[in-house]
Amino acid sequence: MKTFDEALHHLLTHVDITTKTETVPVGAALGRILAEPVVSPVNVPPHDNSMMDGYALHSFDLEHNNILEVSQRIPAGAQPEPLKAGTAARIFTGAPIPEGANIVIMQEETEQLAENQVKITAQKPKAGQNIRIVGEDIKARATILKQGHKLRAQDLGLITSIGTAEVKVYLPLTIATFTTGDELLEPGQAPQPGKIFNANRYVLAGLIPELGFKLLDLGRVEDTLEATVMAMKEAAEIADVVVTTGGVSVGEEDHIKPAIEQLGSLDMWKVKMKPGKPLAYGDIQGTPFIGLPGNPVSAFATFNLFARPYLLKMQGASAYKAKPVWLKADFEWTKPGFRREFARARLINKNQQSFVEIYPQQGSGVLTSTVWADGFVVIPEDNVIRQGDKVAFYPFNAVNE
Ligand SMILES: Nc1nc2c(c(=O)[nH]1)N[C@H]1C(S)=C(S)[C@@H](COP(=O)(O)OP(=O)(O)OC[C@H]3O[C@@H](n4cnc5c(N)ncnc54)[C@H](O)[C@@H]3O)O[C@H]1N2
Ligand code: MOO
Repeated sequence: MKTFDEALHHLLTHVDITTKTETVPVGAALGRILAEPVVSPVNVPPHDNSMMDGYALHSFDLEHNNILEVSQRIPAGAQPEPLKAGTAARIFTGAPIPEGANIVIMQEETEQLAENQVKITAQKPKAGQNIRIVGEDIKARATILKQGHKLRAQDLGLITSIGTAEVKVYLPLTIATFTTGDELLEPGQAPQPGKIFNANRYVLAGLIPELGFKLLDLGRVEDTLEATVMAMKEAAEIADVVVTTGGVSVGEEDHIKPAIEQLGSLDMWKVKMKPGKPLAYGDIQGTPFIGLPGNPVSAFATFNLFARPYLLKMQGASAYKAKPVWLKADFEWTKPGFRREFARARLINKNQQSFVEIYPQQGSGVLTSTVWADGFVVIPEDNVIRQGDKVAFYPFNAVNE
């Protein structure tokens, strides 16, 4: 049996990062992964400018006199004249500092005596005060975002602040999915003896687009070798990766293994983790394949813990491993297990401290646990947990590292 770390390491060292890219307008790039760094052609801000509405002047002049002539008016967007010596310029937030000025006095520390005359009442004016310096945020030729960065709202703002209109990003991976099992009914069908509803199909149909990938859902495939081989072939032709649930165990109704062996190659493991023991990884005529177990909680957990980092890395993302948060346990785990346990858990706050609590039923068929929870807490192999022990919590929507 492979340990969790060995299995994850194996997957992550076998990823071929996509090379397919496209150029899109910044406004359409939210959630996309940069395929090249973004380098600034300009300084931001492009010129020294005022942080306040007030008066720009030279601090030297204040040493002699605190009543100054107002020699020009500089709104934001204007191009100022050099400042006439011994005078002040009326200036507004964001407007360029005129040549010859080295300080801005905010309006509240002045008194307008006449239309063109101002008295400075500021107590301790200091040269440089209230001025934003050219390039203070971004210097020309600086790399502002690295290749592999996933674009968030604030990133789009930063790219726009350098005047760049388009970015080169990776094309979203296409993931084909299907679920196996003759016992599966689609929602809306009448319940039948011995049958259950196909929950995994809709879990995958949510997880995949949520991460920014394109989903090709091939639905349910009947439990025969022929049907499984046909579905595999079709999936591999139309997609970058194939992800399935079910059929990875050892029974003779499990056709994933023989199907892949006919079409490509297969690594099939028992992973020392709970839920999610059986996991299949291989290729179908060169297209990567990940076979998740059929138990709904196991499928959800193995997608999050294995498929997600694998797919994010393949998509070109530099952050693909989930980052844990270390919190105190608000539960006891008294029976050590030999498999690493990923218990469905959620964060709670008590007296301004964060804790993790776990769902009382941790069975791999109890999908309610995944809805109640907002992450996994790790129970290391052969360990017990006492109330207040520090535990690693992986939020379902974890920030990656
Ligand atoms: N002899 C052994 N039997 C099993 C082992 C083992 O080591 N030796 N491992 C168990 C573990 S752990 C798991 S997990 C499952 C994985 O089995 P499969 O991937 O082959 O999955 P199935 O047998 O098809 O289904 C398992 C379970 O999940 C239900 N299921 C399947 N697909 C769906 C779906 N789309 N939506 C909702 N529920 C689904 C299915 O009805 C079964 O109850 O194997 C154990 N057995
Ligand atoms: O690994 Mo199974 O996922 O324990 O139910």
